[in-house]
Amino acid sequence: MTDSTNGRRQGGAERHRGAVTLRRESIPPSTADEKLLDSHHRREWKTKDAWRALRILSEFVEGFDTLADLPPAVSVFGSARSTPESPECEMAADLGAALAEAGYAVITGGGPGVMEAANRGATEAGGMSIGLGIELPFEQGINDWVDIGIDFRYFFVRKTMFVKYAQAFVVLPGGFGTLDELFEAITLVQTKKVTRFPVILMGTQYWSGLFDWLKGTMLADGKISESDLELLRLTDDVDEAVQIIVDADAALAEANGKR
Ligand SMILES: C/C(=C\CNc1ncnc2c1ncn2[C@@H]1O[C@H](COP(=O)(O)O)[C@@H](O)[C@H]1O)CO
Repeated sequence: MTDSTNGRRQGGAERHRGAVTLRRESIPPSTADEKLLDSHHRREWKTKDAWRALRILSEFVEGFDTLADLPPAVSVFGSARSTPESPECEMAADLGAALAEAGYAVITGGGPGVMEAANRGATEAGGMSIGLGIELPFEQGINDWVDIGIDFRYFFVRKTMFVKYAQAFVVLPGGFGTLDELFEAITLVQTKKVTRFPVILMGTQYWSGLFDWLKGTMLADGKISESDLELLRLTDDVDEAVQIIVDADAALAEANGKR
C-alpha cells in the first residue's frame, strides 16, 4: 500500500463485518455467511453457531433500528458489474431521480454498477439514498452516493431489510445476485408472505428471453399460473415505473382504509 501526496494511505482491499472494517492481512479468507453455511466444519456447530445466532440477532436489531424512520421506499436491484456509461446505469440514475422526486427513498445493495447509479440519481435529486452492503470476498465498499449505509454479514438478514422497508421492487439488468433478489421478491408476493406489491422489470430487451421462457415453458407446463406471471411488470419508461408504484400505494391505502 503506497502513501498518497496528502499523507493518507491509498485505498486498497477492505472487508466490512458489521461495524468492523478489516484491511490488509486482517482480511480473513472466508465470509461470515460462508462460515455459517459451510457443512464441512461440523465440529464448529456445537461451539460457534450459538454465538453466531446472537450476531445474526444483532444485525436484525441494527437494521430495524436504523431503517425504522425511513419514508416510503423502493428497492432497486441490478448488476454490480455495469459501467457508468451503460444503458442500464443511465436508466437506474433516471429512476433514482424520479423516485426521489416522487417522495420515495431509494434502497440498493450499496455496491457499484446499477446500485451506484440508482443511489447517485436519488442523491442528486435531493432524495434519500440507502445502501445495504454485504460482506463479500470481492466487495468494494459502500458507494459514495449512499446517505445511510449498513454493512451486513448475512445475506438473509439484509434481504429482510430490502423487503420490509420497500413499497416496490424495481429490477434492472443483472446477473445471479439480481435474479436471486427478483425471484425471492416474486415468491414472497406469490405465497402472500408480503402484501402484494409491484415487482417491475426495467430493460425489456434484457428480460424478454427470461419472460418468454416463464410464459412459454413455466406457465405452459403449469408450474406457475397466469396470475403469477401478472405479478411482474415490464417497462423501459421511468415515469411509467414510478406511476405503477404510486398507483399500487394508492390502491393499498384505499384497501386499508376500507378495512
Ligand atoms: C462484483 C463486484 C462487486 C460486488 N459488490 C456488491 N456489493 C453489494 N451488493 C452486491 C454486490 N454484488 C452483488 N450484490 C447484490 O446482488 C445484486 C447484483 O448482483 P449481480 O450478480 O451483479 O446481478 C445487487 O442488487 C446486490 O444486492 C465488483 O464488480
